[in-house]
Amino acid sequence: MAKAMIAGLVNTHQIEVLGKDMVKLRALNDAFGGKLSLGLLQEGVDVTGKTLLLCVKPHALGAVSSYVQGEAHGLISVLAGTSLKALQEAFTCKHLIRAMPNLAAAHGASMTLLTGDNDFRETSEAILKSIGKTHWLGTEKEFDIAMALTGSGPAFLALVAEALCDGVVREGLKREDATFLARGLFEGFAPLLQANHPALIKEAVMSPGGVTAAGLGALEDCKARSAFMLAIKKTYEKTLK
Ligand SMILES: NC(=O)C1=CN([C@@H]2O[C@H](COP(=O)(O)OP(=O)(O)OC[C@H]3O[C@@H](n4cnc5c(N)ncnc54)[C@H](OP(=O)(O)O)[C@@H]3O)[C@@H](O)[C@H]2O)C=CC1
Ligand SMILES: O=C(O)[C@@H]1CCC=N1
Repeated sequence: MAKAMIAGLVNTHQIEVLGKDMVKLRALNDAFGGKLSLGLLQEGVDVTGKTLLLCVKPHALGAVSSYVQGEAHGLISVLAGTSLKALQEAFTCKHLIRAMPNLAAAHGASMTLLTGDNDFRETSEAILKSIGKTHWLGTEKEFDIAMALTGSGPAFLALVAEALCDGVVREGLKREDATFLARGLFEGFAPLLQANHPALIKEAVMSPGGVTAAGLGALEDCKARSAFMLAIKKTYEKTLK
């Protein structure tokens, strides 16, 4: 996630990357043409007045915060399931934001959620727009719910793509044809979804007594809709744990 953010920001911002391994940091800097400043995350790192993008796994929050000192200007955290309260306890900063990008950030096409300090909304939106679209949510509850859709969504859609491919392979299509076709399907579906409500897309394809109706009937028999709703519920509940 850090790499995606750097890629989006490196040509417009001064970026200092703090990490625990100088060899990895140098390799990262090489990948970005030497445009980064590097620093070791060690005791006494002064972050006074800086805007921090926190991109470690949630369990590393305590370790990272124990190294830094001073009052940061802003902190933008991408840590899943880590509340504003927990961040506030860990860091001293003027403005605090939670952000939830997704894997498409690597292609500048993230759908990123934001919540937190309204006074830092514009700045944080501008930063996160470097990796795609942003959407501000007024409460942390909405943010945690929405995360199941956009943060975990790529994994859910990958399962759909893979399952559809498995289906046609089972009927006799070659795997490479299936994969090529699924990629084209998702590419074409993106603009369709931008222009139409999903229910209308389904209705437009579902001819009376037709082949798609037979397939959709099977999905309903297998409770596919209910399975997705349960997946969202379980993802959200896990976020709160
Ligand atoms: N993957 C996803 O789709 C999404 C992830 N997120 C969130 O992004 C965050 C990062 O995830 P992701 O980028 O996938 O994880 P990665 O494991 O790819 O990256 C984590 C980075 O944190 C570094 N790190 C770990 N521990 C420490 C430490 N104690 N001090 C300094 N640096 C440390 C790691 O360094 P090293 O390699 O040297 O160990 C690594 O560079 C998570 O909190 C996750 O919830 C948010 C949205 C989507
Ligand atoms: O599952 C996770 O923990 C991370 C957060 C959102 C996407 N992946």
